[in-house]
Amino acid sequence: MSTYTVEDPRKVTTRRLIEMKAKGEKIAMLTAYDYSMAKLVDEAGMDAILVGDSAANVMAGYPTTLPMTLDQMIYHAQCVVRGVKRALVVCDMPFGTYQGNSIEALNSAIRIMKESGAEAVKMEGGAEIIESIERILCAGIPVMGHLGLTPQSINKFGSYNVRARNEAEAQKLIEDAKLLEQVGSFAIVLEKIPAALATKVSESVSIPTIGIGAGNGCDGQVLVMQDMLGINKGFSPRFLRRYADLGTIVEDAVGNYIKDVKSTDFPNESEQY
Ligand SMILES: Nc1nc(=O)c2c([nH]1)NC[C@@H]1CN(c3ccc(C(=O)N[C@@H](CCC(=O)O)C(=O)O)cc3)CN21
Ligand SMILES: CC(C)C(=O)C(=O)O
Ligand SMILES: [Mg+2]
Repeated sequence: MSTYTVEDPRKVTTRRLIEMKAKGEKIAMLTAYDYSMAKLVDEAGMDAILVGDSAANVMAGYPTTLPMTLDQMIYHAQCVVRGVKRALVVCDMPFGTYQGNSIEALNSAIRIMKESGAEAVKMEGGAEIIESIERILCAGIPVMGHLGLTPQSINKFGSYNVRARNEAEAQKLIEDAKLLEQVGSFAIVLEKIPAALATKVSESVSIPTIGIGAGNGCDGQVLVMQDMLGINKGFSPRFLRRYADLGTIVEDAVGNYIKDVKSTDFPNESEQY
């Protein structure tokens, strides 16, 4: 699988995403975890693909993102990278691989870059993890921040409710966003915060904000693929728009296959040797 080089104008780079914000061009991002789907998403013209630790939920069936390991994230990122020619591939750093200290964080980020071919990493948090972010950036690894609802901290907060509804938290979030910009992050995911706050953050920094449940004032949007395709049926938060009902399509197709096997309709003359 060949990839466009960074010199190729078709290739989406972290620099290109920053230019898109400057030009007022919205950024489309979607998660992917495997080769086949990543290839389809890339060919559809996606700007950036996130190998999310939401793989824990939609691929592995865990209730939270916490169990995901570095090896598992690297495996998913490898699969995605093989299917992608044009989009920027960003890989989530999983819980426990960067919060301890900045050396551990750097080693985790280097493993992701070296072993998977992803082009950037994403980390949840602001001031608390800024030393780790700076150390990773020093190694030449682009970092995407992630503020607001940070699912790796679900046990601290106890719910997936909207974050930064009060003034103190909103102020801290704006300061974190400015800090992420100042140290050299190339973008920031804003998850489940009031739209007015996300707009204010987006206007306060020159790097793009990518929203999920953060309203229309963000510089781009990200969704989990299985959610927007209707594969992950139980999950329907307010911010989700469903673009297809693949869950029903799969159930119908699989049901028809079962029926045809049982009735001996499949395979027919033209489907055998
Ligand atoms: N499938 C999936 N989609 C996501 O968007 C996603 C993940 N997994 N895993 C990691 C994080 C967690 N995220 C979340 C998790 C919960 C809500 C949320 O609004 N939960 C509602 C219930 C919604 C429902 O189940 O219909 C809540 O009130 O807790 C939002 C984003 C976003 N990310
Ligand atoms: C929801 C997005 C931003 C994410 O972090 C993930 O898919 O893991
Ligand atoms: Mg994530």
